[in-house]
Amino acid sequence: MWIEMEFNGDGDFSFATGNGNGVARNGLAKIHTTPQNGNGVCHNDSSTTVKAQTIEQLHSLQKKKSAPTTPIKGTQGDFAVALSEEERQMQQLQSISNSLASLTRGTGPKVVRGDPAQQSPHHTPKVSSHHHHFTPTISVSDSALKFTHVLYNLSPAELYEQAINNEKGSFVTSTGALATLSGAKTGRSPRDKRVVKDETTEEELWWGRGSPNIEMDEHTFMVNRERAVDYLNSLDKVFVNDQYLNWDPENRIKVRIVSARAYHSLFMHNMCIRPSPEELENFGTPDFTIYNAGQFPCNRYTHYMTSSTSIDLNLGRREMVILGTMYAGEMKKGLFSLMHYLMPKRQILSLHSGCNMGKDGDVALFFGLSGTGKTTLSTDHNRYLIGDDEHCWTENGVSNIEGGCYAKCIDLSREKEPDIWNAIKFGAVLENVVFDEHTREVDYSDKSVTENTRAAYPIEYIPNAKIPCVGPHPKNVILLACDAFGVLPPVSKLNLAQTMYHFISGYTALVAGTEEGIKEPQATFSACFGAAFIMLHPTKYAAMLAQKMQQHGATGWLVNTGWSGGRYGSGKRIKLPYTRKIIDAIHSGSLLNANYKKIEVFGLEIPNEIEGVPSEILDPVNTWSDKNAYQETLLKLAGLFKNNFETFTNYKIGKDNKLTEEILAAGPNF
Ligand SMILES: Nc1ncnc2c1ncn2[C@@H]1O[C@H](COP(=O)(O)OP(=O)(O)OP(=O)(O)O)[C@@H](O)[C@H]1O
Ligand SMILES: O=C([O-])CC(=O)C(=O)O
Ligand SMILES: [Ca+2]
Ligand SMILES: [Mn+2]
Repeated sequence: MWIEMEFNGDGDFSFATGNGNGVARNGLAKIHTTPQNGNGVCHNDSSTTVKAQTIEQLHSLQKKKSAPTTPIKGTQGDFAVALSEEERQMQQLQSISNSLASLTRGTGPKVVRGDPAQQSPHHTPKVSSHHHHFTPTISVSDSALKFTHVLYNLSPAELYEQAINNEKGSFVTSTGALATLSGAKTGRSPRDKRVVKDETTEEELWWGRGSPNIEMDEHTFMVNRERAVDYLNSLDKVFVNDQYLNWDPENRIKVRIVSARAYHSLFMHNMCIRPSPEELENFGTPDFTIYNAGQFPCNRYTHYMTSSTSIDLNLGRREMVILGTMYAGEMKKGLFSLMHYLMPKRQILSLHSGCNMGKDGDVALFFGLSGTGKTTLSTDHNRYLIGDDEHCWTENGVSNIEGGCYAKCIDLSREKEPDIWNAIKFGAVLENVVFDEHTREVDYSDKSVTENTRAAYPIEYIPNAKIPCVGPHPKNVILLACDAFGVLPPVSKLNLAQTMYHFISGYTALVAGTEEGIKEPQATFSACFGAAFIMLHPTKYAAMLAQKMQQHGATGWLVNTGWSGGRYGSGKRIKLPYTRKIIDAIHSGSLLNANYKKIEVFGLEIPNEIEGVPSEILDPVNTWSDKNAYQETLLKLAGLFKNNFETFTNYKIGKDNKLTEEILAAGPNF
């Protein structure tokens, strides 16, 4: 029998969006189906009519054509000049072409939407721009003869297919996550970060010793930008994400991410805030653009380059270029650096912290360097998650900068971190993990690729996420340190001066893997718990934090999520359930009213008891069998704190000289 054929609802039957097997327009091959008589067939569907005459048609019936964005509604009244869908798309393509413009040739590429693999052979794509008529110079280069295909804000499902078809190392895991490899770099490369020094940034930014901002000049930036843009334009297709940063509507930043890998596009889809179709329609010109050409190296003959990796930030041009690393965290943290510049200009404090809120609206911030527990401890089944890593504190309260979370996965267990475990499902990106070839079950204990295995998932994958991700002023400010020396107490209550001292010090043991080249935990100091990302002098952020904590009466705490009973190698890491009990006692307010004693050297106030935590571990001296070794290690760490703080002794924190003196006195005394 013949199969009946019928076109889809709106009659908009386009081969260009079909499966791309080069469909002939006439002489359709007819499919013969085997007549079914139902004998011995469990499921007999001979009575249903398949509405297609060819396999191609059958396949194309699978997909309903969805409008890329919703049509413009009449809500803007008579004032808005309504654009036709075609005009709007043209404007969008023009904007993307402008983003990808070569600066030496002065023109953008011919941009077209869609996957080149899906175009029918005779289909001539519509060119973005009329302006090519007026710029005939474009024809001087062969690169102008091709189209740059743009895959614009694809959905996770589409990005999965792109990754699996085109990117080696992309697989679906047993729970539906997309496993990917980030390539040679499995952590950030802070030594390869460069910031353009121009007249403005020379004055505004923190430069020199201790600063993360290693300078480059504008010209060198342009060289690298051109390298990245030429590379991206030479590809068959690029991914473009238009998204937002910051859940505070008054301080929302529009970002565009141009990248070559579906992995990068899906990562940023998860990590930035996802615009609604209406918002995307009115997106307009981005405030900031990332060119991620991570597959392509930079060139050591270029000034300021010391390796083949370069992550270049140009605040004046509002652009960032990535060459020579595919580690997706560079994009996330590059944008964070941007926020550390833009927000303080508006008297808003940017924070490398997690943030959650109790049922009664009590907000806690969790500061800490990489691997100290911001994600693990802010993801708490009994509280609302506002965000796990990057926040702003304004005069109205706190807001998350991001739309997703980025959790460390090494030794992840369902039992200890159930919410993170369950978030690793369809849509989540799982970086550099090892899985069973057949069952695709992930072995989270396997460090074969790296210790810094990671999962990136949208924040709404955490069941008790607080959407929108904003909250009132914090009540508790928890400073996390993963002390590899095993001498800091599991928890101490801090006065304001101590909080500032430890905030500026930013101590932890850097856990292996997140930064390139670190294999063993190692004591580290990083101002504001994020020196790699701050743009201004640390005292600027510290002064704002002090002012806000004072104004809102927040209490500071120092929590050691690291070693107990000896240093790394002989002691053990404090058990996560104990740390959770400590954090619970901070949230509930019970710890504020506990009895305290002051310990030597660091002068920290430690509680005598906490429900659910063995009292003997609260004073670290009790957990060391060798008391001399304890004393020696304690003094060693205190000395490291002292040395580190020397660079800050000449700075004033805020207007209040008294606070500056108190901060200087709040460090270890010995
Ligand atoms: N007592 C503890 N407290 C907190 N985390 C612990 C503890 N013991 C082990 N861990 C582990 O330490 C890691 C903490 O990593 P987490 O992802 O929370 O870091 P982070 O501060 O969010 O860092 P980043 O800024 O790099 O994302 C997790 O793998 C967690 O399982
Ligand atoms: O940036 C990364 O790769 C991971 C992270 O959150 C950090 O290091 O603070
Ligand atoms: Ca984290
Ligand atoms: Mn972080």
